[in-house]
Amino acid sequence: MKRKIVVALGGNALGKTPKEQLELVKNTAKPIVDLIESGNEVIIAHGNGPQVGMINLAMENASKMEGSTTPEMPFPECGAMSQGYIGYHLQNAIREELLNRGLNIPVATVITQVIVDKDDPAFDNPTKPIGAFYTEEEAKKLAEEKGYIMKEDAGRGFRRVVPSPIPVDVAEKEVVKTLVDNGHVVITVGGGGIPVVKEGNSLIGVPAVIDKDFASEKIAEILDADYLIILTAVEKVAINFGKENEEWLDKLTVKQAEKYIEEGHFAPGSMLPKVQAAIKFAKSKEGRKALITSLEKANEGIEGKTGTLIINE
Ligand SMILES: Nc1ncnc2c1ncn2[C@@H]1O[C@H](COP(=O)(O)OP(=O)(O)O)[C@@H](O)[C@H]1O
Ligand SMILES: NC(=O)OP(=O)(O)O
Repeated sequence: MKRKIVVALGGNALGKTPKEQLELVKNTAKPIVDLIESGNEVIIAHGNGPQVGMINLAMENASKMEGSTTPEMPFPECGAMSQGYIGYHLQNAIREELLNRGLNIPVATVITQVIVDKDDPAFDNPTKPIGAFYTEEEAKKLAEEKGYIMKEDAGRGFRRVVPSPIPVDVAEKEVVKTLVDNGHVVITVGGGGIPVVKEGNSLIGVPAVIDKDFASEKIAEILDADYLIILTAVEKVAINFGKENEEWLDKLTVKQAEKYIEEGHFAPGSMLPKVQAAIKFAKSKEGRKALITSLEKANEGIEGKTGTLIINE
């Protein structure tokens, strides 16, 4: 059965350095091409937290070196750079994997802007972790030296946080639709999209990082997708995650998922946005389904053999 699937790729699909990313995307391309080979229309979105943080820090450090001629790079431009850098590696890996299987399907990355509300309260409360992980001591030093806001990230260390507004619309949605309708494989809303606000006919970049799970949900609704698949490092969603009574879930109804959110089962900044995006998509139209699973299990997941399926029943 031909399905339209938006696939959201997590950090484990990309790695932390250009060399690592170039290697990792070869593996990432395989399950994506499996889905295409099975006859599905696939649209790809991905995160950029580590990458946008790395680019921004590097540009800032370079601009502050004595005698530097490197300009300061505004944050939205760093987001655009991260889309290009990740899209470049991903589209080549997918293209090559398709060709290796005798499939001559065009692949393209669309530099995508996502419209946000300039009055979104998220601008006053930075929550989105970006860049590398630091110890508490290193984090304090960075906060003092650079004025960064540093927060603990789901038990994994300290990271810089930036505002993360909710996606309202996708500026390039007609371009993406046209490419998808013509059978092209499209990489879009990379890093949640470059956040922009509308001012008359202008789109103005704002310093923020949109959550890619929410941006993927938005483009999935816009494209009238059947499935939103969020690929991360775990095969299933758990309740009591990491505890003795941990329980991995095959299926979640929207009602159950909302109850588990209230009970605090999903860590903010990691599993919580995925479950929230899955709920929103499942609720958006009858028959729409969301699946959270690991990269390696994507194809088995879509066949109903694994992963956590989120449905509205
Ligand atoms: N309830 C939960 N069930 C499963 N994983 C959870 C849960 N709460 C937190 N996690 C953690 O969240 C991680 C996914 O979040 P994250 O690494 O931020 O995602 P991404 O793949 O988008 O980079 C999982 O690998 C797991 O370690
Ligand atoms: N933009 C975004 O959500 O990135 P990560 O998935 O890397 O956090």
